[in-house]
Amino acid sequence: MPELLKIQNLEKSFYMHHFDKTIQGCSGVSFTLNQGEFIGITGKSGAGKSTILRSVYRTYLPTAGSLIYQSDQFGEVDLATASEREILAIRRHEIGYVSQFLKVMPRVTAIEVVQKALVEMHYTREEAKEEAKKMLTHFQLSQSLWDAYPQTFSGGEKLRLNLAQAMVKKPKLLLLDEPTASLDAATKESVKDMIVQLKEEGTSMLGIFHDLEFMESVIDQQYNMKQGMMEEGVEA
Ligand SMILES: Nc1ncnc2c1ncn2[C@@H]1O[C@H](COP(=O)(O)OP(=O)(O)OP(=O)(O)O)[C@@H](O)[C@H]1O
Repeated sequence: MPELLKIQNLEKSFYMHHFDKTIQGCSGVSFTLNQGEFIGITGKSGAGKSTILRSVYRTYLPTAGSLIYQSDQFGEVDLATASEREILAIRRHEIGYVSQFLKVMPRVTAIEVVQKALVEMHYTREEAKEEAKKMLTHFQLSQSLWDAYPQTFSGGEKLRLNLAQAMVKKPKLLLLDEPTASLDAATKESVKDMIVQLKEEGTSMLGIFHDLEFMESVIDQQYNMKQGMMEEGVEA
């Protein structure tokens, strides 16, 4: 399988001015994600798992190392040094990110959140609305909430909306930071179905899960983080 993302010696540290100390997020992290593959990252709280995902999405600017990504738009790109313009275009069309926290915009309804994601992918407004309805139905978001503002949604509802908005784009690379936290068994199944479907369509994924049983049912490879360092990978 062709390589999609090759991470070499990724390091991210945080300099805390107010107490003149550096906190290590992760260091010496190296691994390769192939096209259509799903890698799960495990490790204790604070081990550096989210730091890796945020560095790939460039929410965090890596301190050292390279993240060589094969972009449809730009060819081979190092996400650590790519321009802001490249990163924004890659986020818009190629890399999706799901966390438990929904970035909500004022006066944008739940269905518009998903619709907007598709309009960015050049769907017409009408097509986008139809696809958005299908996705919200898949993730069992009650129809009574479609025209509501997500600010007041519960944790699980926000997460399902986040999943819908990221997955509806069928991104090339999907970053999943605890995508099943606060979901019941039935909704977890719908997340699993969508993961399987996207994988079949060629999406590669990097994911963090507290539910190890769920994780092991969907991943191809697993890496464990310990105090900011990556341990040897084990085949899933
Ligand atoms: N923005 C930040 N500023 C300062 N320190 C940070 C920042 N983000 C992460 N860290 C630190 O980096 C280390 C790794 O954090 P990270 O969030 O990657 O851990 P994690 O393995 O995802 O933990 P959890 O499972 O609890 O979410 C922690 O010590 C954390 O305090």
